[in-house]
Amino acid sequence: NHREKYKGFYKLPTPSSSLPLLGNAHLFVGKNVLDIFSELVNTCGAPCYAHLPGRFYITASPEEYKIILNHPNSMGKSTTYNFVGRLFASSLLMAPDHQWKKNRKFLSKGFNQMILDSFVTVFYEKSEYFNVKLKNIDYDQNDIYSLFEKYTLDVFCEATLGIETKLIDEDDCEIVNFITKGQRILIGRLSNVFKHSDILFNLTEDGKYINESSQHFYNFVLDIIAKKRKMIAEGQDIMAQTNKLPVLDLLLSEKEAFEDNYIKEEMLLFAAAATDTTAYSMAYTCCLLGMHPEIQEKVLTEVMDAIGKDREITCNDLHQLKYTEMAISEAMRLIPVVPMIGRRAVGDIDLGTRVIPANTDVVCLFINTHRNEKYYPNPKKYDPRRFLPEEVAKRPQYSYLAFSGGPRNCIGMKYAMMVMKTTIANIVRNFHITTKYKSIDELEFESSIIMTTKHPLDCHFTPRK
Ligand code: HEM
Repeated sequence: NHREKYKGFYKLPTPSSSLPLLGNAHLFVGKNVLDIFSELVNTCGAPCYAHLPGRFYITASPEEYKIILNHPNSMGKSTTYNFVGRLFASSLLMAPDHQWKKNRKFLSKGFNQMILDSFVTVFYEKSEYFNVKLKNIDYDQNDIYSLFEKYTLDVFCEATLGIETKLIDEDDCEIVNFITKGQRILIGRLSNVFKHSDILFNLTEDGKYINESSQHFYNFVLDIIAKKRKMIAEGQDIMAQTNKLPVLDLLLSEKEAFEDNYIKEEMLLFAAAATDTTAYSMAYTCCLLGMHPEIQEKVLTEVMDAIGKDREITCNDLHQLKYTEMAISEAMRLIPVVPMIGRRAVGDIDLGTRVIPANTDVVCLFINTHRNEKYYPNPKKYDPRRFLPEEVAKRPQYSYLAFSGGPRNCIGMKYAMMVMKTTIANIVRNFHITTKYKSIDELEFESSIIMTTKHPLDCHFTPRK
């Protein structure tokens, strides 16, 4: 019976070279995560399975995503997240199901449309300062990614923690370095069995760096919490002077108090989840607009018609920027900064065609779906018209997953889109963007968690007359 039930699963292609205990893991030593799963799919096709050494099922099918991302047996994260998860064990990313449901419901209040709309002034003011930085940028000294990261983290600190920072003015920003380098180190443990044990890892230079830097971030948040708690204890209403409600204030104002240790982990997750993702998506959008001057011109026309050259960008304006949003979504299709996610099947998952056995890690390879000819003809072409409502309606529901899907999708999806629209609109009306690349084939990607390039990103911003 058992064999019959999983027959469809074990008939799937899998790498032929397998060793006792290690399974297929020896084939991927030292490779980055994106390369591991891309190579597997290039040799075996999708869906397929492999032992790394635990059992992994890899899929790129929208129909299967729809089942997996909504199935109660696969709400938990893949075992591969455990290395990263040690920094935010009780946060939304890693919390067990019952705790996740409660906290997600509560935190979602911080992302309702009214609260998000109240942050557009922050997004706009920060983007104005970002433009000043772009005007004076020294391309030999500045890395485009890092500039966007520092900017995004400044926006995050004000909108989510409720404090004003000017990290963008720092040459060497410790927190940004930690967020970028930290994820590389932690997920890199996956392809080095000697770093799997926490005890051994903590003895390495990488382990020490992670412990020290996370402590530095925690202290930064604990300090803000202490100040705000003091104000509350003194009877001050921390939200009195403003209609804005940063997520941190929401957590501190809750009657059923959240502990500082939980809050610091949740805020580290939010900072990590909000920074590189939004920053890189904007950098790639700018780069693609540089490669396609005709599309950049259309974005410019839309921005000038809706807002003009100098006026402040408001939340009402953002609703008008339909083509700009399509240009961003299309950039995120072509270069999804989160190219894949992993879930853990704690029980069987019946896909109709086959059953994924319990205790399998499930990898959803979004990037392959986004670049599949079947859903996106001429997939390497950057064409925002793919996101016209009538075009979207022609595709299967789960064929675009830049923010993942189902109940455990990205909580910051709307926030991120509003930051990106404000920033891109304000850049395009002030600068002419150029790049040396002619197509994305000239970019060489790699991914630990976030998709980046193996080289600095070439993107130039020339002030418009
Ligand atoms: C362009 C920007 C962004 C992209 C592409 C993105 C993408 C994603 C994806 C794909 C996931 C699912 C991860 C998984 O299942 O393993 C996710 C989860 C998450 N994102 Fe984002 N994200 C972005 C911005 C943000 C922002 C701005 C925030 C917060 C302000 C945020 C907070 C989170 C959190 C807390 C989760 C975990 C949700 C949960 O498990 O309930 N993200 N994001």
